Amino acid sequence: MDLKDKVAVVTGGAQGLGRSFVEILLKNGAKVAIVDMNESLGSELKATLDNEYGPDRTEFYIADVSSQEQFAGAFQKAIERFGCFDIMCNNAGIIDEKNWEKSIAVNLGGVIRGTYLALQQMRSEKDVKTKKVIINISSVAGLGPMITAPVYSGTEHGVVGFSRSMAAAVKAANASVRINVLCPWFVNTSLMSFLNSEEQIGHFCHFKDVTEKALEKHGILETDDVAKAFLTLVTDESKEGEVIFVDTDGVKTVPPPGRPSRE
Ligand SMILES: NC(=O)c1ccc[n+]([C@@H]2O[C@H](COP(=O)([O-])OP(=O)(O)OC[C@H]3O[C@@H](n4cnc5c(N)ncnc54)[C@H](O)[C@@H]3O)[C@@H](O)[C@H]2O)c1
Ligand SMILES: CCCCC/C=C\C=C\[C@H](O)C/C=C\C/C=C\CCCC(=O)O
Repeated sequence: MDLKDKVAVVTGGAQGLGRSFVEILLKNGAKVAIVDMNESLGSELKATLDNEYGPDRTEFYIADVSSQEQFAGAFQKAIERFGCFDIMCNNAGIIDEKNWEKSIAVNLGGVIRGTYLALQQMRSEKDVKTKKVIINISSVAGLGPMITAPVYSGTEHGVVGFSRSMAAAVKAANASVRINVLCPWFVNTSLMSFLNSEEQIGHFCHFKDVTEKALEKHGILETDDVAKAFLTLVTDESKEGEVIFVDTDGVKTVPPPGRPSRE
């Protein structure tokens, strides 16, 4: 997909990984609607991006992705502003093991909601020459266990499972949309402060050293490294349906899990 004047929505785009996704899209000629619940960071970022790219290239919409009313409302405003969408990135996520219902509502609920909102819009557009794309952000904690954060890990597994099934469904339905999942290892963002907060970890705080050792062994990615992998998924249509993971060694495709054989 050529990104010139394509329109994207990025949730959780005010900082961290989402911000880098917004910037790489803008650098490659796209326009971006940033959806985030952090009003001050979102407005600050919009002002910075206006200076660099011009005021017509981005909009910021305040919304909590766990609220149907807020998320759908922001999406509607973005459609009125930009007319149509080519790229949806469901990135907003939190770690909060104590308030686990909230984690499920944001991490899994927000991705499912964003995928349906995007599908409704993308499918209704006529004469689509190039497939539109939905990129759902999960984590390496969505491919295997994370001992300090079982609920987070569960929601991230949910994102992978939901997105694989939905990718197969839209392909089988011959829809003009493709779906991918991006699973990074540890990335240098504010989410990393999780391990310093007993309040957020909850039950398994005493296993903190296991997560810290994994961090020591694997190292930490910068958001721009992950944004490059994101750009490849957005632009390379041959990757339709793929789940990829990114670590400090590079990018790999994750093979689909098999069902146990009956023999
Ligand atoms: N940082 C990592 O090590 C890492 C690794 C793998 C995957 N991820 C995933 O990447 C995504 C982004 O994480 P990050 O590290 O950039 O975090 P971050 O905390 O730096 O940024 C998250 C952004 O999402 C926004 N947000 C949070 N809850 C929201 C909600 N309910 N509605 C709207 N916006 C909301 C925040 O305001 C913030 O701007 C998450 O889904 C996370 O699970 C992060
Ligand atoms: C030492 C600070 C770590 C803080 C971690 C905070 C957020 C990380 C979120 C990522 O999505 C996690 C990514 C990969 C981790 C996956 C598995 C960890 C394996 C070790 C363990 O069980 O903890």
